[in-house]
Amino acid sequence: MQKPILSLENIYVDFERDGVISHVLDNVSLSVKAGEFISIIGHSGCGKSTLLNVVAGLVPVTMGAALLENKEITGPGPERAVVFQNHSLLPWMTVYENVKLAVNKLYGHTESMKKVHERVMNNLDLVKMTHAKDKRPGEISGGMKQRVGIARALSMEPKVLLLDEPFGALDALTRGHLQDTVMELHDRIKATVLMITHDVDEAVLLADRVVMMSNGPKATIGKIVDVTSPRPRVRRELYDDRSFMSCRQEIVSFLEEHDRVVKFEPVPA
Ligand SMILES: Nc1ncnc2c1ncn2[C@@H]1O[C@H](COP(=O)(O)OP(=O)(O)OP(=O)(O)O)[C@@H](O)[C@H]1O
Repeated sequence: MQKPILSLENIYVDFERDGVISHVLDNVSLSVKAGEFISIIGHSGCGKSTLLNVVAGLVPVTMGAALLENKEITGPGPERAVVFQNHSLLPWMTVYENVKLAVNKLYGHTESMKKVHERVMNNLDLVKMTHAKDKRPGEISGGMKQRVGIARALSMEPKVLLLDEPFGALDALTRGHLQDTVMELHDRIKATVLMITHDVDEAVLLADRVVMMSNGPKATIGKIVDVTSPRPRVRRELYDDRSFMSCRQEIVSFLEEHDRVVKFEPVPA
């Protein structure tokens, strides 16, 4: 059996504020194979970003361990790139310079300027953004900024790409285009991806497996569904695909079952 690239082993995360403890994640375990695309879905506030941030090395676990290639994650690292919903490009730099920053970190000391330039252009080409390379973030649309954010993340050549609601702020059409881009990229570069989304169709369209999280506090993985629809997937054809529709239904039912008002009851420290 293929070894997992990423293992989450019995993870618990508590936050403490003003002497009050919130138990956010409770015994979360998951193994992810190299090249797998995992969508994470669950009601707002259940702890999806917390889980992604544990993998990013931005949130420490209270108990348990997150392992990347058998090595415990203890902080951020270039092998894990994150793309957030609110694109975090440097506004004073052009699209080209934003991506070059990431390429330079990896190759600036060892490769010629020509080779670095080729890498930047190649990554911009992957997300179809070469035409806007000289524009600044303030001069391009939200969808374009997300494309550049993805190009920058890819420039880090990460082993795992972490997408935190990357299309959340976009209109439906732009969202659809970017989903296609991410599917294409995943297919081409065989990246391992963890993506948070609130959109059931998006979760199923992109994923090999959809991880459903129960409501917090003490959220955990409630259910995992395998998406067996063949790739490449074409959105408009999926509604005729019985396995796609049954995955979709399973997730909708899970979310409906868990659709109740969530009250966080902090426990005094
Ligand atoms: N650094 C922190 N300190 C204290 N509490 C936190 C911290 N980060 C997250 N939380 C709390 O943990 C819970 C889970 O938050 P998280 O952002 O992980 O949920 P989510 O499922 O990603 O939510 P959404 O779907 O709305 O983005 C929330 O109650 C949040 O207030």
